[in-house]
Amino acid sequence: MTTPSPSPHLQSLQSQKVGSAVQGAAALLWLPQAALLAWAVQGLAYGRGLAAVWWPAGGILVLGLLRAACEAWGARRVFAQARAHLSILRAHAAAALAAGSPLDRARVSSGLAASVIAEQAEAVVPYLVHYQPARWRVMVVPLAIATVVAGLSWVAALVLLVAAPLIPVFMAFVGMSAQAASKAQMLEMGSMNAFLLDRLRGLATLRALDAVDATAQRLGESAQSLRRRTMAVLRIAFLSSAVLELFSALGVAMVAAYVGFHLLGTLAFGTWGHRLSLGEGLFILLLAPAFFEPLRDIAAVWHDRAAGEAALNALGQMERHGLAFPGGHAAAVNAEPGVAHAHGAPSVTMRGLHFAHPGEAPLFGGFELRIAAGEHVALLGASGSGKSALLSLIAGLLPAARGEIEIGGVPMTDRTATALRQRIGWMGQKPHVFAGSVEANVALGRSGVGAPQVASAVRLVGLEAVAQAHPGTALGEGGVGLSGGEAVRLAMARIAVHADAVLLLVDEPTAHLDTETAAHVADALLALAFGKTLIVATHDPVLASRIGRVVNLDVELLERAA
Ligand SMILES: Nc1ncnc2c1ncn2[C@@H]1O[C@H](COP(=O)(O)OP(=O)(O)OP(=O)(O)O)[C@@H](O)[C@H]1O
Repeated sequence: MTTPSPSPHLQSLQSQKVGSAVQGAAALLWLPQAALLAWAVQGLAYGRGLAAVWWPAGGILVLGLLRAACEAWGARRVFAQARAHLSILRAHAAAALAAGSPLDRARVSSGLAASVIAEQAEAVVPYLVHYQPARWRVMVVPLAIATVVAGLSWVAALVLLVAAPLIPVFMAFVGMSAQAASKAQMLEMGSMNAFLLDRLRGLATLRALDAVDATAQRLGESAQSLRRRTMAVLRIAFLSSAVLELFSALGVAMVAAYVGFHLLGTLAFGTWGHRLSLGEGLFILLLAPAFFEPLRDIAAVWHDRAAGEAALNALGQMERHGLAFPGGHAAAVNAEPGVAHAHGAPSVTMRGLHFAHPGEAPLFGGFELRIAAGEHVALLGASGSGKSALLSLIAGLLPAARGEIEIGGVPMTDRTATALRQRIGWMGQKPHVFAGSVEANVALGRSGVGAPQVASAVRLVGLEAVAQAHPGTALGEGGVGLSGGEAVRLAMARIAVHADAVLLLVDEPTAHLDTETAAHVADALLALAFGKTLIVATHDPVLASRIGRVVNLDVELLERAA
């Protein structure tokens, strides 16, 4: 995965500003339109007939078209840039997730990550599309209108300016609780998704152990809590709009009352010494609602702002998690391309290796092991002695605290890990089978792996007799449709198609298999490992007896401790 450079990120924000500014400028066109309208009405009132209307009507029409064009152009541009910006944010979050060790226990749960990146992130678009242009308008339009109105009547301008600040003050007050409410709503949505995904994956266990009702009840409670939080967000959204409507209606009414009484001669002050004409009074009246309109717009999109900022926060959180592992950052990819071109089975050397899972007791404290090129080694040891951890360290899927791991004489570092991993075939203890066909599961979309390679790998591991392995047959999620032994053989076929894999790291390939199937799997593994370096973690004495060298981790670790 490539990390997008910051320049498109900045570019999209820049274009966003241009689009918002054009929309803001379009709103200002109401000033000349209102002036023309007031002029036309004054002309009619003073008996100039239809002749007084044609020119202003034409002007209003032209300005109206210009305004619509500016708004449409600005809106299109802002929308396109918002979507581009969202893609960049998603790519950053996904890259950050990919940079964390896949074996990190504290990794963000898949459900939460999917909810934030796929669903919650969408709230960024309305935020950028509606809130940002509204923010521009609110900064420019009321000030421009107040200045123009002040030129005609300082009293009318004063009324507008007194009513206006009450609105941002109140909005800031509402905004704090709106953001907190949106954040709580998104958290609830994320944790409900995470819970749902996890339980759906374990449905067979829940069903078999009669725990479906309890899970459904917990899900129901979670849905109720989400409903309450959504209602809280909506309540705040409605409250903020209602308050704004009230203030702006009061402001417009006061301006209208003043202008009306001024034209009648009752309130003769506030106009720099001259009486307002009918046209001027009407002009002020037409501008008063437009003064409050951007403020009302911003209230309408206040909820978008709260939801958008909460989504940005949630996306930011994705970037903060993760136990870094060698070469996990996209920037490290192929930093040392020469490593990838090395050929032949590599040696593996571990020197002074220290490792502990975060927050746990050390598993290795100065571990040493040398494996010759092409050697086959069985790792034995009690359950929990760290066999899987050692394989993951060699594969560079976990970071060593100290010490060195060398593969074919190349130390595993951030710069070399990606290239070294290309020479490794890794099969974990619980291979994940994706929903889809066996072919797709074996090929995993890797380049250079076509149908012929998959077919010969399937034959090598003895899966060709399995009906589900036939072309066009789909497996369910998590490998539903395959037996445990078949799933292990499928995982082995993934290594078999990996032509460059010259170091095979295999974790308990024969666990839970009957003697006959275990013998088949062992045959396939040894055939696959011919001419390659092989390290197998196992509890199976039969398999261990077929491997050239046995390393007992318990003994090794005890000797080092002594
Ligand atoms: N991702 C993880 N995060 C934290 N601790 C872990 C993690 N995986 C395993 N552990 C712990 O690390 C220790 C070593 O686990 P590991 O799986 O390497 O042992 P193992 O020798 O392969 O065991 P087994 O033979 O049962 O497969 C165990 O105590 C285990 O609880």
